[in-house]
Amino acid sequence: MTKTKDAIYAAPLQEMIDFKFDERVVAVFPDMIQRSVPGYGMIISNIGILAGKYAQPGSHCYDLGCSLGAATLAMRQRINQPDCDIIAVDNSPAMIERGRELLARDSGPTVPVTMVCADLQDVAIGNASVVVLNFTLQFIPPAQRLALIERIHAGLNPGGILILSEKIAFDEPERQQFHVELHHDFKRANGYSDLEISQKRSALENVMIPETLACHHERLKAAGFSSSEVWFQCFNFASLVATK
Ligand SMILES: Nc1ncnc2c1ncn2[C@@H]1O[C@H](C[S@+](CC[C@H]([NH3+])C(=O)[O-])CC(=O)[O-])[C@@H](O)[C@H]1O
Ligand SMILES: O=C(O)C(=O)Cc1ccccc1
Repeated sequence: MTKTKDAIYAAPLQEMIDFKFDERVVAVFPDMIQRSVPGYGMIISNIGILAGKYAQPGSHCYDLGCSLGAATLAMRQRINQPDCDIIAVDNSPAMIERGRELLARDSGPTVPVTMVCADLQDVAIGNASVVVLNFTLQFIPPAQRLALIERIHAGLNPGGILILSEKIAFDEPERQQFHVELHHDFKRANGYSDLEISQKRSALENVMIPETLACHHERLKAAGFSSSEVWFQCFNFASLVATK
């Protein structure tokens, strides 16, 4: 599949509008996320590996904030347990519409997938073995995050896991600057201009709120997870696996 190039922030904008997962973003999303998130492809394939290891027979796997379903498709390739299914949720109608087309083209594995257009806060989570929040929690208002993580913990079976990937922040200003500059260098090396980088940064400012790794570990512990481990980090992007 040829990817449509992301040029959403290439021209100067008169007025900065908050970032939204609309049709324009959907049309360029695979290119945008690959050129913007260091290690995205590796994270997706390893979500498949983790799901292959932790999916339990007769349980549900959830992909919350699934976008076009990249993590869902990776899990589907790797899950080899009877009576397992995947519930993929996103509240962007444009994402789900395109995600369903891509899912219909996916051949081979038989793990059933249901793609739901809904606010993940309204979706019941139960009999779960694997729950994925791949760069989604950062878009949930911080005041709602603990209750969501508690609800995920409550819906997981013993031995189940939460895979949590996030852009992260650093308390120390020098460390914050170090990682942000390297992330911007990564974006520049992938063809984004300084204008694109700065306009997108402004558009994301009120919408995407990163937290420190310490904050994530503490919240996971407070929600009842017995352990949380960083299994991937590149610059200010990390992925954790938390075990019930
Ligand atoms: N309350 C909500 N309910 C449901 N969906 C939501 C909500 N808030 C945001 N979203 C959805 O969360 C997704 C975040 S992108 C995830 C990438 C994907 N996981 C991937 O593995 O490619 C991350 C990024 O683009 O940085 C978007 O599709 C939103 O519509
Ligand atoms: O582009 C960025 O700067 C990011 O932090 C990652 C991202 C990727 C895709 C949509 C929104 C944010």
